[in-house]
Amino acid sequence: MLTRAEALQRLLAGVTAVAEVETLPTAQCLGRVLAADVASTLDVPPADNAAMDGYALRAAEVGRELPVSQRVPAGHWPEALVDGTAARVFTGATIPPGADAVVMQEHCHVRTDDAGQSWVQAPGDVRPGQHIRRRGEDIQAGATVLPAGTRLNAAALGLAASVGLARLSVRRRLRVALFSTGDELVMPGEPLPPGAIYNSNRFTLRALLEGLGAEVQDLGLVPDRLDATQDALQRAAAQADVIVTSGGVSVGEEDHVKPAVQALGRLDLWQVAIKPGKPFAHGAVRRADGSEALFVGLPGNPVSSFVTFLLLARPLLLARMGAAQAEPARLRLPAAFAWPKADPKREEFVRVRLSEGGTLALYPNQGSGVLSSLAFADALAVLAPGQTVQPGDTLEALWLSDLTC
Ligand SMILES: Nc1nc2c(c(=O)[nH]1)N[C@H]1C(S)=C(S)[C@@H](COP(=O)(O)OP(=O)(O)OC[C@H]3O[C@@H](n4cnc5c(N)ncnc54)[C@H](O)[C@@H]3O)O[C@H]1N2
Ligand code: MOO
Ligand SMILES: [Mg+2]
Repeated sequence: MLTRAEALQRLLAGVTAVAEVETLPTAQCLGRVLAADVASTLDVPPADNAAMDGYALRAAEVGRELPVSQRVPAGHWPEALVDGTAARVFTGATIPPGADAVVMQEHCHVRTDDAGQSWVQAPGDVRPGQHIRRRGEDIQAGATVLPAGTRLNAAALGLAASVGLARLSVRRRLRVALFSTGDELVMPGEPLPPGAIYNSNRFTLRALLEGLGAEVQDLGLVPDRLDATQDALQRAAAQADVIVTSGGVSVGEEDHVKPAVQALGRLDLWQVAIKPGKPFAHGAVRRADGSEALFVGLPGNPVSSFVTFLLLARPLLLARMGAAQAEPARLRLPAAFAWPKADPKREEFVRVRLSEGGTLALYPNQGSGVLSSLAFADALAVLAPGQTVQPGDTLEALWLSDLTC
């Protein structure tokens, strides 16, 4: 059995990013991967501007009443500040050349004289630069703001828009064919015959794939037969870059996925020393034209398929998407539990949640079929093979919210 690190190295060896690039309106790029660095042609903000509603003035001139010589709303270009005066400014307004500070209106005394002239008196302790947002303090012209390989989230789209980009160059979405295997599976909404269970992997895996920005081609449910499995793999390979399956990768006679992949392509990896998720499989399925679709076979147990997706399939998919690898936060926190029954050979990923006092609480049933453990969990605590845990021991935990986006 390969360790997780060995498996990852093998999974990522030789993976190339989808080549096709398209230019799309920025608003349509959520979840896409940048194909090229995005650089700014301008400073952001483009000019010094007020961070508060108030008065722009020279810090050295406070302490006496100053006449208000101009009014500058946001979006209007100011005149230079006349010596010995203040400018009325609003948040976002350009600072008049010559002013070096903004005083919040709440801190000013303001009056209007009989001639209609406004006067402002600011407190004595005005610091030069206060409440001024400097030109270029966020981004300087020429700077790379987003490197190629960035997955565009809300913040990244906002950043691209802030440097004026209406369109972005992104890779085409990765096409991922997904199917579940198992004669026992029925879809939610259908009656549950004796011996059957509901197909939950179809939902978790589809959601995880969509969260990664993949275009999911859901081939549904495939019965536990070699011919049906081969047929589904061939259909999947014809239309997708990567095939993700769940179930049928273990050693039982009803597990047909591995022999089907071997017949239609090659199996590069099977079994990783992790718990849950040992029977994870990886390889490729040949298409009619001789090219290949990558294959990822996740174990059927619902927690096993979820965890192997995050630990092993996700890095592979990111590489094929052309995206930078995104490691989850690894927090070191004390356990609130004991774990006496370590697996001697496999690295374990136990479902834990941050609880009071910053300790990690354990979900009591860590079975590979217990989806409630994942719904409970904030993190996967990583236990080395053979590692037992006493309450108070420091554990490394992989943050799930980082892995599921
Ligand atoms: N003799 C051995 N048996 C098993 C071994 C082993 O080493 N020797 N490994 C166990 C481990 S570990 C795992 S994990 C599972 C993986 O099994 P498969 O990938 O072959 O998956 P199935 O047998 O098809 O299903 C396993 C389990 O999961 C349920 N399942 C499957 N698909 C779904 C789905 N879409 N939604 C909900 N639940 C699903 C299925 O009903 C089974 O209970 O093998 C162990 N056995
Ligand atoms: O790998 Mo299996 O996931 O231990 O149940
Ligand atoms: Mg099986």
